[in-house]
Amino acid sequence: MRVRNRKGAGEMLAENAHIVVENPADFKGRWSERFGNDHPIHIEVGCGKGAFITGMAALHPEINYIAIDMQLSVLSYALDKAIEADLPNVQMMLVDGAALSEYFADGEIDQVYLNFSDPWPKGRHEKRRLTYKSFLATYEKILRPEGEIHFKTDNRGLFEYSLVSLANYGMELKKVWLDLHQDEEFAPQNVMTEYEQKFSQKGQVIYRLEAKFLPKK
Ligand SMILES: C[S@@+](CC[C@H](N)C(=O)[O-])C[C@H]1O[C@@H](n2cnc3c(N)ncnc32)[C@H](O)[C@@H]1O
Repeated sequence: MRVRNRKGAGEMLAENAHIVVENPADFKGRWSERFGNDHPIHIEVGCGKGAFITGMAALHPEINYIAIDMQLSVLSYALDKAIEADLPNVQMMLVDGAALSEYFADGEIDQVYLNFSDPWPKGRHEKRRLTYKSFLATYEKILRPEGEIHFKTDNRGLFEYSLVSLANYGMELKKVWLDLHQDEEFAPQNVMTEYEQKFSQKGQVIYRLEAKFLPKK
């Protein structure tokens, strides 16, 4: 088992600079060069230990994925998975999702995934929720016109908050699931996250939504 102290994880990320981008701002507007192709780019903000994004990348070699988290230790687990699976279409960034417009040009991203984001239930922490309006404004800026957000969570409070936040922002809710794992049609394409595995094993319902930004008038 790898050593997961801060130094060990930091060294691991530095040793794998071909996967974990050290200076992501250098690639703003040039991510297709980094990947070596023009495939669509999907990002996951708050990727945690990376089961979702590495699973998606293995299933969809025609899409480029960027895993984003601001915790060094969890990103090192995601890196383990990417190395193990030897995925040419995965890159990683150790950054705060609030600053994404420093790293991506307007319209450079095709899709944003948010999975089991921290709920921050206290009202005074609302601004930290990844579906708060300032985060939505950032996603809108970096997404192509009509780009989508796909969000899933076990947390009913955060889900309800997010439905309202997205609607207030003027996004179109394309589809909503109130019990994702009961949807047999969606099941074959559902790649589970670590939190999803943990909470669904405990019998918790998983909520999901797909929403898109509408063209500005
Ligand atoms: C509850 S975990 C979920 C991890 C994973 N998506 C899953 O479903 O297993 C939330 C993750 O989001 C990350 N996170 C929270 N706020 C973030 C932000 N502003 N920018 C980047 N990552 C963030 C945390 O560090 C944590 O790893």
